[in-house]
Amino acid sequence: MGTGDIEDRPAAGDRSGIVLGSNQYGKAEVRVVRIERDTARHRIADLNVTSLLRGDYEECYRGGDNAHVLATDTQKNTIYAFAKEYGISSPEEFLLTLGRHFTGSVPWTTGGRWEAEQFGWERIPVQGRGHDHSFVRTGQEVRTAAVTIADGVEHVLGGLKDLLVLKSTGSEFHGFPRDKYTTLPETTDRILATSVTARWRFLPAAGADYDASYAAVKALLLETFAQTHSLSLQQTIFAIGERILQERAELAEIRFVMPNKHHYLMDLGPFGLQNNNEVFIVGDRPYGLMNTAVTRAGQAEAPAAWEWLAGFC
Ligand SMILES: O=c1[nH]c(=O)c2[nH]c(=O)[nH]c2[nH]1
Repeated sequence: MGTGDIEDRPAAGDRSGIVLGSNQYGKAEVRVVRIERDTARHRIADLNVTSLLRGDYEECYRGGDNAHVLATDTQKNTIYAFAKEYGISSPEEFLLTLGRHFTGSVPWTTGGRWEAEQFGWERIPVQGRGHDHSFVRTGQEVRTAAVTIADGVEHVLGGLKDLLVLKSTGSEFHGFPRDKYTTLPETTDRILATSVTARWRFLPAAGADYDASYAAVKALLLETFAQTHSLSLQQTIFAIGERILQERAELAEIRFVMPNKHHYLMDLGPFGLQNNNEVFIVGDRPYGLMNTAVTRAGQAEAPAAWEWLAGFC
């Protein structure tokens, strides 16, 4: 007698008219630290890695047949084994090594997505010199990388998130339309603050130096934010993207997710005090939100590189 569980019911097969849609599976957020200790001056790489495989998994989903299911546990173990065997030079290269391994050695895996966050550590200064094996976490931002392999094509994204920047002047916002719901005063002097999340796509076969690109993009981003007299956050974002693409030939496009972290002038009038743009209430929510892509005219798009990355458009 049947248990009433789903396996006891007659298989509907394709007759149900229900088909398996897009899918990927794997292990998320594998935390791995690799110490390079070939000399007394150690180096550290600290990653949070996600591996997601795509391919022929129809029989697993429809029939419970796991013959094609490389266990998520195996994917996790591969990440640790590769950290030993290949080291972690840059997150982009580490993810490419993983992606090529899975698509090259598991016949039914035709593609996938590999993502990493990299947490920065810098040497603790002792008597003017960075210590050999003692580190302190860097606090400015988290580096990110994402590799997608789809239809035999590799897409590589570098990126960063949680990079907080603020201008205490040099930011205006006016000239916007007013309707019966508009209360925002125009301003020629406000605080502009945002938390930058950005991802940049490398041109195919660029043979890029990912670490050099990362350092250059971050520096250009910060410099352009500082040097742009802002008429809106949107204008500042485009200026940053334009400058980065002008300077970095290895990149096809850059996309941003940028909240406008509002700072409201506090009314000190009730206390008999004048507020000359000095004291602000820091808004938490709601916040403005800009999702922006800056690309090269005529450049082929690569939608597969961006699918599944929340917030990027
Ligand atoms: O830079 C800005 N862009 C906007 O679109 C906007 N809207 C708003 O209320 N404040 C701002 N600031």
